[in-house]
Amino acid sequence: MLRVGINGYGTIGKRVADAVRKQPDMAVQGVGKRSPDYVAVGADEEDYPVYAVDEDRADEFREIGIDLAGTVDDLVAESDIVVDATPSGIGAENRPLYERHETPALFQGGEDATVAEVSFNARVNYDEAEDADYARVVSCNTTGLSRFLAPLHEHYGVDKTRVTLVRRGGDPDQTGRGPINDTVPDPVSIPSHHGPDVQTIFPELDIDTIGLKVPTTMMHVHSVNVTLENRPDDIDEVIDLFKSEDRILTVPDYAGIDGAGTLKDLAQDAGRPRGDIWENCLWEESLTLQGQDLYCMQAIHQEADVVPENVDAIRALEGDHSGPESRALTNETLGIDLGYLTDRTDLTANRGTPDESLADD
Ligand SMILES: NC(=O)C1=CN([C@@H]2O[C@H](COP(=O)(O)OP(=O)(O)OC[C@H]3O[C@@H](n4cnc5c(N)ncnc54)[C@H](OP(=O)(O)O)[C@@H]3O)[C@@H](O)[C@H]2O)C=CC1
Ligand SMILES: O=C(OP(=O)(O)O)[C@H](O)COP(=O)(O)O
Repeated sequence: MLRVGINGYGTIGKRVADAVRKQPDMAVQGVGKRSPDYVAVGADEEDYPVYAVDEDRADEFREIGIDLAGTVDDLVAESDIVVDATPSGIGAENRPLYERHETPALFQGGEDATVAEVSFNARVNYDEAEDADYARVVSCNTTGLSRFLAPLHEHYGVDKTRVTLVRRGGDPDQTGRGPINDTVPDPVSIPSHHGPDVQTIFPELDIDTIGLKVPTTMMHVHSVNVTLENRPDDIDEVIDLFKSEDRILTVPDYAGIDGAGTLKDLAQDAGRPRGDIWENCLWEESLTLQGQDLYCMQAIHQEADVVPENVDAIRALEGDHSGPESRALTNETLGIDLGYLTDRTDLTANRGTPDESLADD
């Protein structure tokens, strides 16, 4: 049983802890936390041993009933692998701590790619992380774009990719972020940092990305255009291809799911923990083929899509499972497949020829 330390029990860390606990081959050794707040109490209520960043704050934790299991240094020493889910940039500062204990570690997408030997996506380059000591699980947007591009790259070849990312201003618990009432080019310069980050997964990919931020906390939405090297026979072939992907939910026309709000409502109705959506959500109706150009829109739940990726990355570093084996085990243990939504649709329904779908507009 792999002992997994989670250093940084926040938006990502607490979700990764819950996902690790569901795995048959790993257990949470403990979680690292800086502040004795409601989230720390939550960890204690979940029976996760709490380790403090700063041992001088032990009394503050004790005052809210949390007897610390030790310091983060102790957590690293006692773990077989650490998932660093600290704020952007702190992971790189922590790497010497992991090196000192010779404890393999995962970092998150807010770190610069140089923090680890490999930037990781379970669908694309699992093998590259096998037996590595350090890996960076790329951020939510890069995870979502990597999963989307992988089957297109494999089946048709990708000549050029252009993405506009309409990103959430911050997470629900990040009360200090915005914008509150604006649509902000962010960054105003082009390309945004997302293209180069996707190239840490697909080094040869020609991709341009544009980023904006808007007043929502729920999900990011991508508007994607991919020029394919080889033209699919029709758009249903492409839909079938995405349906065969384990972490892409193709949202059918009939479902009445018209945005992030209804997606989150679906996840909550389905009983997903925290209403989390681990998959890319790709609107089938947006999938459009014009010649060799494919267009579509997909939603990415930033708080959740990297969670199964972290679980798979743990297995990749351990080296005992293949990528498909790990992904299947992770998907099964996280559970609550939303695929029932798409299984009800009849793909033979008349969708018109691909070019007609644009000509009618
Ligand atoms: N939030 C998101 O949408 C996504 C975030 N990521 C990436 O994941 C990483 C974590 O982000 P997120 O979960 O949002 O961050 P949060 O701010 O939600 O959580 C950070 C956690 O780290 C703790 N912490 C702070 N400083 C230290 C330290 N020096 N040592 C140990 N723990 C520390 C915090 O404790 P305390 O709260 O007590 O200060 C908190 O528990 C970042 O790299 C981010 O870019 C990736 C995909 C999506
Ligand atoms: O990991 C994240 O960073 P953030 O919480 O600092 O925005 C985002 O979900 C990724 O967003 P970005 O990479 O588009 O800035």
